[in-house]
Formats: sequence, C-alpha cells, structure tokens
Amino acid sequence: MNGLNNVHPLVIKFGGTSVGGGAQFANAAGIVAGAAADRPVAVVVSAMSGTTDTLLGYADATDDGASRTRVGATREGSLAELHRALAERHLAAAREAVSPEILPGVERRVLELLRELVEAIGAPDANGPAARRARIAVFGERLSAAILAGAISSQGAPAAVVSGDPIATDGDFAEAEVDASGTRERCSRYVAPLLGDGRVAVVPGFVGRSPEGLPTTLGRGGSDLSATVVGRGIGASEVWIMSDVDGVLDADPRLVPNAALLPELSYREAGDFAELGAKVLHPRTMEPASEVGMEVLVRNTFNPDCPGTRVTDAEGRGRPLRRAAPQPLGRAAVRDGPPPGGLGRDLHRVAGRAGPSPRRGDPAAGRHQPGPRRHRRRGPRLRRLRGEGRGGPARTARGPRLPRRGSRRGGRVKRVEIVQLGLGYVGRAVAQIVIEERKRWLETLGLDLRYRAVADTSGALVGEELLPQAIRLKEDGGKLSELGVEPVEDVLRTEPEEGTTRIVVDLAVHGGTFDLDLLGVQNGSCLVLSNKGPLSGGSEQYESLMDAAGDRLWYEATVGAGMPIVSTLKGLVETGDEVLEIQASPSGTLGFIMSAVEGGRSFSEAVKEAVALHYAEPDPRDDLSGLDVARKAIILARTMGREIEPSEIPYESLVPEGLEAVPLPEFMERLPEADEEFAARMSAVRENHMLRYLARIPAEGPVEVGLTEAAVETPFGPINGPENVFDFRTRRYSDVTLTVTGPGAGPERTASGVIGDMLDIVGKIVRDREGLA
Ligand SMILES: Nc1ncnc2c1ncn2[C@@H]1O[C@H](COP(=O)(O)OP(=O)(O)O)[C@@H](O)[C@H]1O
Ligand SMILES: N[C@@H](CC(=O)OP(=O)(O)O)C(=O)O
Repeated sequence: MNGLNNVHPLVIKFGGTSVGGGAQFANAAGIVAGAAADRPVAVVVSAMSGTTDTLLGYADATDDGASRTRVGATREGSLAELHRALAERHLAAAREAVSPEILPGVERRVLELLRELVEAIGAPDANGPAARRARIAVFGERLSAAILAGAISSQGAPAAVVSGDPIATDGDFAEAEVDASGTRERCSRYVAPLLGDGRVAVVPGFVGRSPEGLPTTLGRGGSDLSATVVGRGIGASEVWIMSDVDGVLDADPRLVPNAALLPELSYREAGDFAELGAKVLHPRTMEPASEVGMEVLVRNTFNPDCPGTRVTDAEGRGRPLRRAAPQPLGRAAVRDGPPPGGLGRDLHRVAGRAGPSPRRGDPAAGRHQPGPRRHRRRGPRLRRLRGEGRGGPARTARGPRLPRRGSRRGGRVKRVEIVQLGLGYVGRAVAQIVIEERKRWLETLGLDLRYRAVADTSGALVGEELLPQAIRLKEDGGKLSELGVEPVEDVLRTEPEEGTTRIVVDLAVHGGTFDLDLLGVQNGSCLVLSNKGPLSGGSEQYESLMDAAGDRLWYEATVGAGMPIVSTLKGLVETGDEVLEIQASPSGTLGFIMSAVEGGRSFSEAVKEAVALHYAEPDPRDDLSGLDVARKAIILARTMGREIEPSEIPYESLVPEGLEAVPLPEFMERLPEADEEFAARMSAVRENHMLRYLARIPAEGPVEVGLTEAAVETPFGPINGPENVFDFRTRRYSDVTLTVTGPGAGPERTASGVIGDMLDIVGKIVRDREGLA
C-alpha cells in the first residue's frame, strides 16, 4: 500500500446495520480489504446495531456511580446482565468474523473493554450525568472497532484500532462540537502513522475527546459526521458512508417501498434531506466534506455493485429531483431557498410521509428528533413542518390504553398473588418483568398479578410497596431484614384473599427451600421452580412434593433456563410418544469452557473467562463439579417417568484434584496447575470428535454424566460458547432426532421460563377454577 504522500486516503464508514453480526463484520472487512489494495484506508465504525441504545438505557436506568438500577426503567436490570449480553453478542461476532490466529487477541480485547466499561460505570460521577452517559456510550464503538480491525486483518489487510480518539471536541458531552484544528493534530498523531505503516486505521465513530481529555459523543447517529471529520483531518479525497440502503432515496424505504435512489446530490441537498429525517445521514455530515471538497458516497454494504448516491459540490445535479414540481411545504423546508428544479416535493416525500426521523435532535430526549444544531438557521415554516410531522405514521404507535384496575371488559379479572423465594439475579429479573408487564397482562389476559411477599434467607418482606427498594438493596448485597421481615412460614400459612390464586415461586439458588415449597403446595398454592434442589433430592422427598403438588407444579426454568425443554418432553409423553433417550449438553458454563479450550485457550484461562462473563457461578467449582448437570439429568429422568435416586448418577468432576476444598482465591491461583493435563486430554480426542460434557438419560439403564467424545456431525459437535443442546430420541423421532438448541443460561432468560410458567398457570388453573365456580 502507498503511504499518505502518494495517494489521498479513503475513509469508509460502516453504520451499526453494517456490523450487526459476525457475517456482517466479515462482509464489511472484505470491502475494506478490497479497497485497501489500492490506497490508504481509514475505517470509521459504529456500534453493533442496538448497542448504543442498550448502553444508554443502562446509563439512564442507573442513578450514579453506584450503578443502582431504577426499577421499571430498564430490562437490562443488572450490570451482570449488561456485561453478559454485550459479551455474548460481541464474542459471537468475533468468532464468526476473525480468523483463529487473530481471534484470541480480539477476544481478550473485547473482555478488557467490558472490564473497562464496568469500571467506567462504577467510577464517581465527578463531571456530571452527561459526562457519565458519554463515558458509557462510547464502549459500543470501541467494541466494534476491535472486532472489525481483527476481521480486516483476517482478510489479509493488516489493520489496527487507533490508540487514541482522533476527534477533538468541546465539552458538550452529548452532542459535542468538533474542534477542526485539534482534530487535525490528533489525526496526525493517531491515524496517519498507521496509514504510513501500510495499515488500515480503524476509528471508533461517534466518539470525541473534550479539551480535558474526557470522552464525548457527537450525538445520535454521529458516526457519519465522525467519518467526514476524520476525512478532513487526514486529507482524504473520498468518504464512503456504508449502510443497509442503496444510498439516499427519495423516501424512507421502510415506509415507501418504491422509494427511488438519488444518484447525485449536492452537499446542501444531502444536508437538507438529512435535516428532514433521512436517517441514513447525520445532518451535519456534509459540513466538513463541503469545506474541503471531499466526495461523499452513500453506499450499500450489502449491495456493493450499486454505485450509491454521490454527494459533491455540484448543485442540482440530482436529475430525479428536477421532475418534481415545487411544493410550498417542501420549498419552505429548504434552508436557503429552493434549489433549482424543485427539491421541495422530494423533500416532502423524504420527510413528510415518514414523519421526521425520531433519531436526531434533542439529546436530552434520548432518541433524537431532527433538530437544528446550535448554529443552524431554520425558518418558521420548517418548524411547522416538523410539528405537523408529529401526527404522522412514525409517531402513531402507542401502547394499548389500559383499563382501570378490575374493570376488564368482557371477562372476570383473574387475581393471582406471588410469594417469591429468592431475590438474586433471577429473582430480580422476574420481579422486574412482572413490574413492567403486568399492566399489559391485565389488559390482554385479564390477569391482576400482585406480590404478596418476597423472601430471602433473612425472612419475607410482605406487600409490594417496598419491592423497588428491596430490589436495589439486594443488588447492593443487602438483606431484606433491613427493610423489616416476617418468617416466610407465617406468610405461607396465611390464606390468600377470597378468589385469589397464590403462586409460590422458588428462585433460590441455595438449599433449604424444600419445606417452604411443600408448605405452600399443602396450603393450596401453585409452585413454580427455577431452583433445581427440590426436584433433585432423594426419592422420598421428591415423591412427597409431587403428591402434595399434584398438577400445581411447574419447573421449566430448572433445565435450559428459558428454553422449552420440560414442556417439549412433557408434550412428547402426553401425545403418546415414547422417549427412548435424551442426550444433552445442559451446562452453558461447561459448553463455553470446552469450546474456548478448543479455540486455543488454556483450561485455566477459559474458566477465568467464564467467571468474568458471569456464565459460571462466582465459585466455578459449582459448575465444574458436574453436580449442576447431574441435577438437570435427574429432573429430566424423573419427567420421563423414571424412578431414580441421585446416588445412581455418578458424575465426573472437572475440579482438579486437591483443589476441591481450598479457598476460592487459592483455587483460582492454582488452576493453571491443571492446564497441562487438560490439554493432553483434549489432544487425545479422536479425529473428527469433540470433547463435550454430556448427560445421557436412556429410558432404562444407567444415566451417565461426564466428559464424552462427541462426533463432529452430532448436534454436540458444533457447540460454541454457552450454548445448550438437548437431543430427544423417541419412537416418533428415531431416524432423525428432535433437537432443541439455544443459550441455556442468563437471569433474564431463566426469568422468561419462570414467567412463562406463571402465565401458563393463569391459563390453566385459574380458568379451571372459574369454570368450577
Ligand atoms: N431518504 C432515505 N434514504 C435512505 N434511507 C433512509 C431514508 N430515510 C430513512 N432512511 C433509513 O435510514 C436507514 C439507515 O440509517 P441507519 O439506521 O442510521 O443506518 P446505519 O446504522 O448503517 O448508520 C435505512 O435503513 C432507512 O430505513
Ligand atoms: N452508535 C451511535 C452512532 C451511530 O452513528 O450509529 P449508526 O451509524 O448505526 O447510525 C448511535 O447509535 O447513535
């Protein structure tokens, strides 16, 4: 590749839609590698689509550096869930787009960034909430930049992420103003050396640096602007804005299916289209470009043959615009008077039919409406146009109108109360979903759902007035007794109000809830479990619970989190099929560790990573011991109709010998002692086989739990990361088995399984009772 002196560099910007997953990263990397063969290339990349919303949602839902979550404000719930969600998505994308030699470095960087994000969230809020928001939001772009650089290098064009943010800005953290000369200086420090070295420079878009060196953002959608700002800073001749549309169209294609491509626009026309809501461009993108005469091409990442829209300083070259007769509304929308040929009508089509894009504008509003920048002039007509746009289709979507409590039309309200045992990760996720969704359930299902009590090991907090505080308290590691508790047994002994069904929801992770569950069902409650303990103990105990509960027991979330495993199994049996054997890889933690070791990491590194990603329990021995898998195996075996004792299921432990009982820090420190032996075991695996931790549960004969060599062509071969696989061989599914695959871990997913059971109870039990009444 030539140095900067020979050829003007090209800037290619990929929006979030162009890097939405692993395949898209690989595709984008291919485009860069192709272009980099001819000239120096700097790449500006956005966050994976949706990531900025997630991060800002988290920032807004947390009060301060202590990262408390305001109940009801977000589903992201906990920091752990945010970490897990981001890690899962970015690592999966990296694994798909980055070659095996480069991958470990990229994975390390992703995890390092996530650690920094957690630190940034917890850091004191010294510079105010806007600074905190920006500090959190920029991680989306930092993560995608790391992956894209790896993906580009994997395609043979050496690439690196810039070591410092090249865009200098003022101190407006949400919608920072660019400092052009400061940016030039920073570009020559951080971008030019990479290009001079023959490498592709990857720049996180959207991100700037305040004069004090703090992270700022250029406003929602600001990566387009980053691209032309960097282009100006490095003397580029051309900037490509890559998105998921063929270019700037004469209407939003999501709303007007036959929208036509505008092959050429002037800077001014493109700017006006963007101002009026053509989301494909940030409204200020053209300012740096027009200042130095850089060409901007708006192109489709997924349709590289399409030339796209070419934006230059040539006024009125967009032929299709000339066809349209001027319209007063549109004409008024043009800042400096109508352009030749009547741009007005097309502007109307671009913005008016779609309504203004909800994306740009007031940063305080989160999602922006098209809004003027501080120094932009905008006429009164334009403001009216925007006002009128508010009634347009883009804004009509509203949630259903909710009836007043107990006033459901056309049916009796079903009253259900919850006594929840456990307010850990899963318990909090369940409570949050209930709080957020119950108004809708009242409207759609006629379900009036309330908390009677939540309990932890310190007792039961009765009523739901203090539930939000209870959630926060538990997030901070407190005990419910700080808010005033009663013995859980006392609550379970009370009768529910007349006409109310009680559900005891056992989400505890510790033992000791069996007696409470039993008491609940003996007093007529339904029981929903994610806690495996009550169903995986001795037969006598199990039978006593089953006898007392009868058909009032649900336990989908005990196996495979929110995946439909128990219901699939029951469905097979109930429809008269005969289950011959279930083979399963039911541990997200062990699945992750095995595939990480296959990917080149040592056993100890893989375990540490599983802990960092919150896949494993804080003490990973709980997973490594195999006990968790054995418990799931016994629950499945019992659901198949087998009478079985836990002692009949020997399970293989992956906890290195001698480290079973040492304190956790010592365990983690000494874990590398086991690396060599584990590596030897991996390399002894037969060709075309993978080492997997599986449970095999036949209809008869021994249940097996432990490491097994699985042929690559079986459903267990391709397991990657924390994936679970359940393979059912039945009389009806014998030639081809029935396989259920998916992520089988995570508080929110487990909570989905629990909530699904609760809604099932409403559908069945409450309806039956109403019928009987
Ligand atoms: N006039 C228009 N021309 C092209 N795209 C438009 C227009 N108006 C709205 N859009 C929308 O802009 C989207 C692309 O912008 P955006 O979602 O920000 O992409 P990216 O994440 O790639 O930056 C398109 O999918 C399209 O629906
Ligand atoms: N990620 C930022 C910046 C951005 O420009 O994104 P995109 O290129 O996907 O519109 C946002 O969502 O606002």
